[in-house]
Amino acid sequence: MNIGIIGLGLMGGSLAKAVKRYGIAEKVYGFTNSEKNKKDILELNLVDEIVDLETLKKVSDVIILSIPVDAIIAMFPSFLDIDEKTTIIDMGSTKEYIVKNIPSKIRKNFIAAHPMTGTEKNGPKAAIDNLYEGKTVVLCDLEANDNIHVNKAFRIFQEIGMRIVVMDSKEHDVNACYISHLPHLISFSLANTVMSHQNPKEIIALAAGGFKDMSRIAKSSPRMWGDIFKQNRENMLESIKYFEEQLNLAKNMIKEEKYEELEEWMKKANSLHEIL
Ligand SMILES: NC(=O)c1ccc[n+]([C@@H]2O[C@H](COP(=O)([O-])OP(=O)(O)OC[C@H]3O[C@@H](n4cnc5c(N)ncnc54)[C@H](O)[C@@H]3O)[C@@H](O)[C@H]2O)c1
Ligand SMILES: O=C(O)C(=O)C[C@]1(C(=O)O)C=C[C@H](O)C=C1
Repeated sequence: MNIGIIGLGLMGGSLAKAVKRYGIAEKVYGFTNSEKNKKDILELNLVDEIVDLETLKKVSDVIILSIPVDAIIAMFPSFLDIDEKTTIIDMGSTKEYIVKNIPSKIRKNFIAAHPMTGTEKNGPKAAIDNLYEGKTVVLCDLEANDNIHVNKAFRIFQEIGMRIVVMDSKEHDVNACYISHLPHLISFSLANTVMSHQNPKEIIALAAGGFKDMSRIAKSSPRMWGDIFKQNRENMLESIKYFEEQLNLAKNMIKEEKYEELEEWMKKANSLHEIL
């Protein structure tokens, strides 16, 4: 099959590498909206050919959307004339708002997917080998899809070594909020807490593993994460409320010098790693 990838940054570029390595695609076509990235994509040899959108739509059996989640929605009108055998797969980090907005004309073709893997880097140069192997991909609301499209998506994700989990998009967004979206917001907050200090350089000079682990994802793309926080707004607000409650609990235990209670609270947190 021919695979067309729209957006060849970290996720799309790494997928291009994977489908080539496993011989899944006869040809991999790419489309990008960035002239600057075109040069990098060609130099890195990520795709066989960079084409315009109309050509990509005609030559691809499967079209993968690996662009920010608002850009996915903005592209919907471009796919209204797609062949009924062409499968479209989005890789966005949010699912409910995307699924709700898929035009009915392409609903059967459109597979809502979220690969649970990534890094804090972005752009074509961030594309890496083995990003997907051994990782999980969530496929949402498949009851609305035709089997030929579900089968193609299963084939691609399985052949690049992924474990498939099928889930309702609403449930996906709640879970993704707690394990990915809230942690990113906390990391951005921690980074800004230090950067707002009088002398951040003096503090950061002492940074060891703890700070580096907690702040790695604060390097992530503001463009990508702004869209995610917007599309998952309700779940974000609820999870921030629960996180604030935990911060306040800890603050009060320290303020009131309830150190035994604080230790019990941390023991409960330790138990997370028994199930992670
Ligand atoms: N980064 C992660 O860890 C991660 C993990 C899972 C899913 N995702 C999702 O994957 C998608 C892509 O993320 P990424 O990390 O690869 O971002 P990225 O910034 O590395 O790559 C996105 C690329 O898309 C291009 N682009 C943007 N709008 C476009 C358009 N309208 N047409 C064509 N090209 C366009 C940009 O030039 C950019 O190179 C996002 O929806 C994100 O939510 C990201
Ligand atoms: O490991 C990382 O750096 C990531 O941010 C990957 C990560 C996450 O775990 O939060 C980021 C966004 C997703 O949509 C899925 C995975």
